[in-house]
Amino acid sequence: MKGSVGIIFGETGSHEFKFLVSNPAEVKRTDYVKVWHATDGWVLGQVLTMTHTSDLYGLETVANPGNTRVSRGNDKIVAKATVIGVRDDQGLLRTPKTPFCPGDKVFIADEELIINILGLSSGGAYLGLLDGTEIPVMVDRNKMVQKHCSILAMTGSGKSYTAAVIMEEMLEKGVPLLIIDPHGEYSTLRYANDDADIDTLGDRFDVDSYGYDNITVYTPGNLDLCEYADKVLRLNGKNLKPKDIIDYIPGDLNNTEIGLIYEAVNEIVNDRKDYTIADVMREIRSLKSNTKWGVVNKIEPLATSEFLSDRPTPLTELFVKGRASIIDMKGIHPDVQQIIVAKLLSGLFEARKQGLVPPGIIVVEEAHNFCPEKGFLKTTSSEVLRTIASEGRKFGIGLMIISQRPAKVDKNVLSQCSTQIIMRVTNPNDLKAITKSLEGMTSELEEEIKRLPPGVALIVSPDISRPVLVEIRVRRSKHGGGSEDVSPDDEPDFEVEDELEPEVKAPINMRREETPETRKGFTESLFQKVFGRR
Ligand SMILES: Nc1ncnc2c1ncn2[C@@H]1O[C@H](COP(=O)(O)OP(=O)(O)OP(=O)(O)O)[C@@H](O)[C@H]1O
Repeated sequence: MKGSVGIIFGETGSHEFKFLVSNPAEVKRTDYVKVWHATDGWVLGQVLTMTHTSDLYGLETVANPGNTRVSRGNDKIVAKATVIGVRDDQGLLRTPKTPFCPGDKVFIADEELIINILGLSSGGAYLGLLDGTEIPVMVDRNKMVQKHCSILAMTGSGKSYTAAVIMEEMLEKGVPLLIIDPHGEYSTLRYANDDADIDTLGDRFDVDSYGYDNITVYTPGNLDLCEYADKVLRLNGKNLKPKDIIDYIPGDLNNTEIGLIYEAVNEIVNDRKDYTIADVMREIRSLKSNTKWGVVNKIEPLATSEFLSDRPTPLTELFVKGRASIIDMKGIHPDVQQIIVAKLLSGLFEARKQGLVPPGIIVVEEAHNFCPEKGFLKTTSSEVLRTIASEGRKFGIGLMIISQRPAKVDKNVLSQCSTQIIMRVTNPNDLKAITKSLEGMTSELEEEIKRLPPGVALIVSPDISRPVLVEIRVRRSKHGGGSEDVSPDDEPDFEVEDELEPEVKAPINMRREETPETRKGFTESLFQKVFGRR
């Protein structure tokens, strides 16, 4: 065992202690330390803060006024550590009942003690290395499926990179994945990581680089618009009930309009068994009502699109053991994305309940757009996500919720995620939303979250006794996210408003022209562009 790195002093408790650092080169913030306790043996702690002080003794004012020099002889480095605890005879983690003694020596903790006390397992999904150590951090795949997982962080901090690391780990074990991919970031799972530093990082994390061939990319648009998609995604458009038709129409309908849809469908089913949405539109046109044209206008994009089809993509094709299906929403209007997510996930959840598809994980990127907190957006996909969050575990459907705006994600959904992966967050509202739902959160950890470098995450998992900082491992496959450089020639001809929330900033070119009227027109024209005939 190496020599001690400090000595406990001052008021000590059994939850926290301070120590005077004797060897500053060997200890730093977040390091795991150990102290011998008379009755409990080696107890694990973690350095929370380190302060460098001087009592100004020897302050000397030289001839030049205002020019002072501090004597270095009285410098002290003091560390504050939290007590993580010790395992008792039953293997339970607990903290000593009596405080440490001033004068006790503090040592850097050895790997074995850290692994034992934190309860780090040697099998499962490999996420990375415990920060500042060479200890691999693994989490149980089954728990991730059964108890959901969230990845929350501000933009550019490594959310989609970390999400892809988890997807790789799931693919290794054949767990079915359905990935809602609003920005088309995940199709690169097919290609091997060819980053310049892959050899060095690969050695460090013990990871080989390769791509996955069990990936299918679907576009709900058409193959001309998404050139790297393998297939089109189609939802059932045959014999839709009035409620389904209403759900598919973006925006609100008034009671008269809703009544016309019910009336038209009732007329049709009196005559025939099978009908399409185009039949419903024709029937509405023939009704004797002055208000029918408003509904016709709203239903027309649906009726003329290929998005609803009498040959829908089978759910059994989308959720298959050993495969990932990526629903690439690039270029699809947000309203339409929400409708697709709502319909797809409710169908999938029903199929799972009936045992038609295996257990697996649904990944929802930009979750604040699909299950927003009350008071933000109104979306059609909120209800099904809330249902899967609360009931999914009974049926083996797990959610991976990814968002850059935790404060804007439905708390009912977030609170169901037992594995929480938090990367850098600075927005006070987002920090509050995260820290409120975390057990074992301290003000020091909150400060830590604000300063996390890209690629380092705070992980809270039912598998691990305390929140841990993890350096996320390098990817096996190629990363498809990240920001693109804008050369001076490509600079946009509008000013980016720095104070805007990220998701408001993103579609700024849309927002400039947007009014309630233009938004409606925009939705419809986009709807037509995306789902119109090829
Ligand atoms: N664990 C990691 N190892 C190596 N590089 C990483 C890691 N995590 C993130 N990065 C790098 O940081 C950059 C940003 O990561 P990423 O694209 O995942 O951010 P993000 O939080 O998803 O951002 P956005 O919200 O803009 O999509 C990436 O280009 C990637 O190269």
